Amino acid sequence: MVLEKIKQENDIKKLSKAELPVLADEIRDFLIRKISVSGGHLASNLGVVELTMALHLAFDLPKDKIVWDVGHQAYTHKILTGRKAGFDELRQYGGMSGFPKRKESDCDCFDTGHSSTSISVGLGYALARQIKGEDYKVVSVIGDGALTGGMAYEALNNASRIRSNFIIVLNDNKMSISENVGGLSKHLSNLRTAESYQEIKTGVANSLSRIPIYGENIVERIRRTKSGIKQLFVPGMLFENMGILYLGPVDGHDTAAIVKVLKEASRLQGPVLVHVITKKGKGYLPAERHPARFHGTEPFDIDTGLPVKNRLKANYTDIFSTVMRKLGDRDEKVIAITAAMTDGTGLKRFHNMFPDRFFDVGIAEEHAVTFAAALAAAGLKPVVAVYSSFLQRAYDQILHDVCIQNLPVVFAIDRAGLVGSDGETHQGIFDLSYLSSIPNMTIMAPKNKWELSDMVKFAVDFPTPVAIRYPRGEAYDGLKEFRAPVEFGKSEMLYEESSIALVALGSMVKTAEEVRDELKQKGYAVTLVNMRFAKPLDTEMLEKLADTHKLVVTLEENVISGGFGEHVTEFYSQKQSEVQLINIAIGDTYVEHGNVEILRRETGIDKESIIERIFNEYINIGQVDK
Ligand SMILES: Cc1ncc(C[n+]2csc(CCOP(=O)(O)OP(=O)(O)O)c2C)c(N)n1
Ligand SMILES: CC(=O)[C@@H](O)[C@H](O)COP(=O)(O)O
Ligand SMILES: [Mg+2]
Repeated sequence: MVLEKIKQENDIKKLSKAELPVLADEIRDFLIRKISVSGGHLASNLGVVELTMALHLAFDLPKDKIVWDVGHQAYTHKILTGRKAGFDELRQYGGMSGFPKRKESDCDCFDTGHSSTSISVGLGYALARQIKGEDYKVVSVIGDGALTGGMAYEALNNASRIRSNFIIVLNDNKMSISENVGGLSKHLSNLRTAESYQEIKTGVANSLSRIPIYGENIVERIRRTKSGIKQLFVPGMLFENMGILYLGPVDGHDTAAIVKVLKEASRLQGPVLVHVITKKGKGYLPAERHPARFHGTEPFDIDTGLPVKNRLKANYTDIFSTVMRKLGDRDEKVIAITAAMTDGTGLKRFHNMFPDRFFDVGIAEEHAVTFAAALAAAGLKPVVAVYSSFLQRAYDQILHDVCIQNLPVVFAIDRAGLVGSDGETHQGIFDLSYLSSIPNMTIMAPKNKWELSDMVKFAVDFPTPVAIRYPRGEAYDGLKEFRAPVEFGKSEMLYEESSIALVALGSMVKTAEEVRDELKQKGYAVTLVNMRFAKPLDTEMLEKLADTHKLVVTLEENVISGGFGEHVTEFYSQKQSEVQLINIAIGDTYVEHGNVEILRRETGIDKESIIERIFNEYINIGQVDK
């Protein structure tokens, strides 16, 4: 096996020319086998095997810096830098991350996970090199999807100032997670289809050049004109006009061709963009046919491409999807917006049924929010469906464009709480904190699937900004006997007793129910309140609980800082209440990748840890009795 010869970075350079295509096949085979068991980002990785090999052949790691955008496509890079064994524990707790991590290898020069950062990072490295008088190459590898993100343009705008070599590789596979969208995508498509056309261009240029004396001059003058005719000679004019030299398009599955152009690019001064065309899912038919499904996949059967586990229960995304379809039908003012996560947020059905009222804006969370604000100002009912961690990007837009004007935008925040295998960058554990601090924002979290549906219906008719947060995965279908109508700022009493009051938000109601069951078995009288609203707090309920209980326990799947529990604590402190309090929340930290059950235990928000705290901090020292 050629792959066996790869033990560490730069080993690929020792291979013969004939061994390179064999290596590419073996890497693909390895990725398919491993990811079919572990799950992970398959299609993007299959698409960049030759591109990654070429980067490793053309550059010298770890001296040279390869900056991956998002980083979900860095599996071959991990293999070529001696981390093949890590795939046995890919994305598992304590195992290898699915993204580049500086602490994992000195060949990973920057941590990633969120999109469109690579050009800024590359530019930072390249300018640091210039300032420090050092000598290494910097290459940012960005996908066409990531190039729809605003940060990429901010960086491109600045890239033109660099005088030394800086290479941007644009990995263009026409796909974001789903089909790529927008004007830039169209522009890239023109560049791609310009290939045969390119031959005409070269032909025209060559013929003109041959005209004695004047020929070269004419070609040069056309090159410098600002008119459309220039496009005949300079296909990447958009980039060229920004001062970034364009090379390409290059076949992204021809290793030798890519190495050649990368070497050429690395001899130039200033910023250079190399346009590489690849196929997402390359080499595995199911992934080539369904690249979106294999973008991030659960374990699957290699022969059929079908998931190994059949999902029997609906997840929260499915529930949101259904209610959005119903609302879309019922009310023509309802608009759905996603930032490149149509499938992930469950908006595919809405898209199919109401294409004119559906907007995939690309990886552009900031734009999505301001765009929604304007739709709301114009009298429509926009619903921005977005993952909790990606919405972090749009903090200012939520504050500045939505909440100051108190506009009725609905934020459907999926993946709120621990998401698992994607790790630190994707855990949705900050939204309660960053949203609670914004005046005019209302924040809700459902206890189960029916409540999510009720909350979405409530939210689309609510006159001011409102966020609903719900977790990744299976929707809780317990507690169905409790379905009090959703009322602004009001919690729901589930079981009313005395002694200990569990005050839980969203996903933690289920955990609180389990905690209560166990405490009751031990003879304690336990109240359980489904808080529903993280903001505004149901202060009437909180006051009542303080009057009638010895201990109040708040439970949330969010960091402690600025979260729901801290606001409850603040309320009691202002009231000078003497009630005893425990805040169950995630500590002031980042949570790595791993199975969600393990992560809940590690962060102390699982049933056992909560009971242990209640006993250790109160019951065992006589502060709470039966
Ligand atoms: C800020 C942000 N929003 C959304 C995502 C989710 N996401 C991850 S990869 C991806 C598509 C990236 O497309 P592209 O860069 O073309 O890479 P490809 O998968 O096609 O190789 C998206 C939307 C993210 N990681 N970060
Ligand atoms: C890399 C990335 O940001 C996405 O692909 C993300 O991994 C999707 O997560 P879900 O699997 O929760 O949709
Ligand atoms: Mg792409």
